[in-house]
Amino acid sequence: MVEQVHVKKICCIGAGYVGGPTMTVIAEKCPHITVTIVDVNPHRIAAWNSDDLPIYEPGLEDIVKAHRGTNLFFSTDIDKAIIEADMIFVSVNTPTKTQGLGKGFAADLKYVEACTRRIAAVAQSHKIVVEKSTVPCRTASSMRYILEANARPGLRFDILSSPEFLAEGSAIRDLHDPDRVLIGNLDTPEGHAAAQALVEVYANWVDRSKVVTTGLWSSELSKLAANAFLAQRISSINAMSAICEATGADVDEVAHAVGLDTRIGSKFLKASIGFGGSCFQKDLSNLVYLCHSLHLPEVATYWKSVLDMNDFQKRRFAQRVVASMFSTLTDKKITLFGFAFKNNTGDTRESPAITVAKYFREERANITIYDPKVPDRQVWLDLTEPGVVDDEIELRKTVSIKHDAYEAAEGADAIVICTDWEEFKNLDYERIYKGMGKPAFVFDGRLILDEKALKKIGFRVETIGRSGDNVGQEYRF
Ligand SMILES: NC(=O)c1ccc[n+]([C@@H]2O[C@H](COP(=O)([O-])OP(=O)(O)OC[C@H]3O[C@@H](n4cnc5c(N)ncnc54)[C@H](O)[C@@H]3O)[C@@H](O)[C@H]2O)c1
Ligand SMILES: O=c1ccn([C@@H]2O[C@H](COP(=O)(O)OP(=O)(O)O[C@H]3O[C@H](CO)[C@@H](O)[C@H](O)[C@H]3O)[C@@H](O)[C@H]2O)c(=O)[nH]1
Repeated sequence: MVEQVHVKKICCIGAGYVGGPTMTVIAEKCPHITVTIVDVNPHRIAAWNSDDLPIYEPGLEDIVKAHRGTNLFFSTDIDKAIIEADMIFVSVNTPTKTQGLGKGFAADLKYVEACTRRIAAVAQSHKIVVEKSTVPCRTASSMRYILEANARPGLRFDILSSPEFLAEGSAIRDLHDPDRVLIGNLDTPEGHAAAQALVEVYANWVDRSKVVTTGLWSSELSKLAANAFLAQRISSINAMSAICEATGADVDEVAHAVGLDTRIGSKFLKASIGFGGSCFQKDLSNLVYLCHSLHLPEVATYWKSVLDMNDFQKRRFAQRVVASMFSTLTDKKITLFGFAFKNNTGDTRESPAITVAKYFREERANITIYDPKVPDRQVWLDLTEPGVVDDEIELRKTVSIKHDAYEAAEGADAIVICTDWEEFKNLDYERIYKGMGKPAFVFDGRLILDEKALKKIGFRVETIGRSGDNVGQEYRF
């Protein structure tokens, strides 16, 4: 008979976009549990303990402030938090490897391994270790080996997989009311008991019918599968957007018509300049690598095509901008509205805006960037690449950042909508038009603006998934 653990102390290793919000909500919903979030990065922890949190997420700040210092703590004392906890979440980054075997595709598990070794080194009692990070299938097995080989003899560890499905920008809403919480465990009495302990934590606010338990490997793979399916939908509609532009069909109308089929559904069918974010590119690459490792090249090619379509979309959009502006951007002022990878976040990881900005720089354009949430230092970091433009002073000659949309648009030849921020829909475009060079172009990479109203003002408008002013010119039956 395995004794049931009733969790009283949680430690989360990794105070990032997942660890921070996820643990904050656990602290909010479980006042009887003390939650300590630890990180190796002292600046990040200091920011979590300040009035200026390290990440922007609607609703997060109020909850952090209500619980910080009561049952929610942010600390750099990793060992102490590990020793005291009954349950430890591993929520560290799992980026794509940039060198060595699997470079460009495989997940780099060095941070997961470092945490696992730390847990083994300092734990003095039984621990439930929860994989929160997105990891390749069977990572739990490697963690088990490391723990068993390094921990003091006789100490028991139960490993669970509980991947996180929150999306940035809606993290708090997703955590308060998730579609499901997934918990994978080994099919042993200890594994089931550990899973039950985590089910109990979530049952404080999530309906039990939504807390799904599966085997460990299914849980790990489900996370990669979910992101692959989501990204595939975007690449599918983006592939359609190219056909729409060439034929005169409207991609929003097509998406609406297709999405009304209840078997398909309407969500995640918004055409765009391509998906960004820290997860889709990385997790699909990880899946492609897994397929190759399993000697499944056809399956690998299938999933890789979702990524290829995304690259194609970004390139295609940038080419459309150049072609529409009389095939040259040299010394023209191009204003990017939005730099984050989606609305309601200041995160720029894999943002398509970075890619299009680089294309425009190659065309010798002058670029001005306005984003309501992305810090300036992040933009400079994203646009300076070692070996390409590692000199920020050089970069500043052709790129500038503004903190007001109207100021950013002043004197511009074109506005390029890169992020679907709500505020871009409600700007005074008459005012913007007056201050711009003529012809004044708007390139809507997010299908968020009223194209007809803009055209009435005098803009030349090119929208993703709709044919522009050269409607169907090159297309004949
Ligand atoms: N960002 C998302 O929306 C999201 C959603 C679901 C799942 N995920 C997955 O969750 C994981 C974390 O993602 P994130 O966006 O929060 O990453 P992040 O980079 O924002 O945060 C990770 C944190 O872990 C810390 N860290 C790394 N190694 C450490 C160590 N050995 N000890 C202590 N701290 C350490 C880093 O300093 C960093 O602050 C990834 O696997 C990601 O794929 C992310
Ligand atoms: O119809 C759509 C929906 C999204 N996007 C773009 O796709 C990217 C990703 O958006 P989203 O999925 O909303 O944000 P993420 O925070 O990246 O969340 C994804 O990645 C997370 C990390 O794994 C998962 O937890 C989430 O479930 C999954 O949605 C962004 O650039 C969006 O603009 C589109 O272009 N069209």
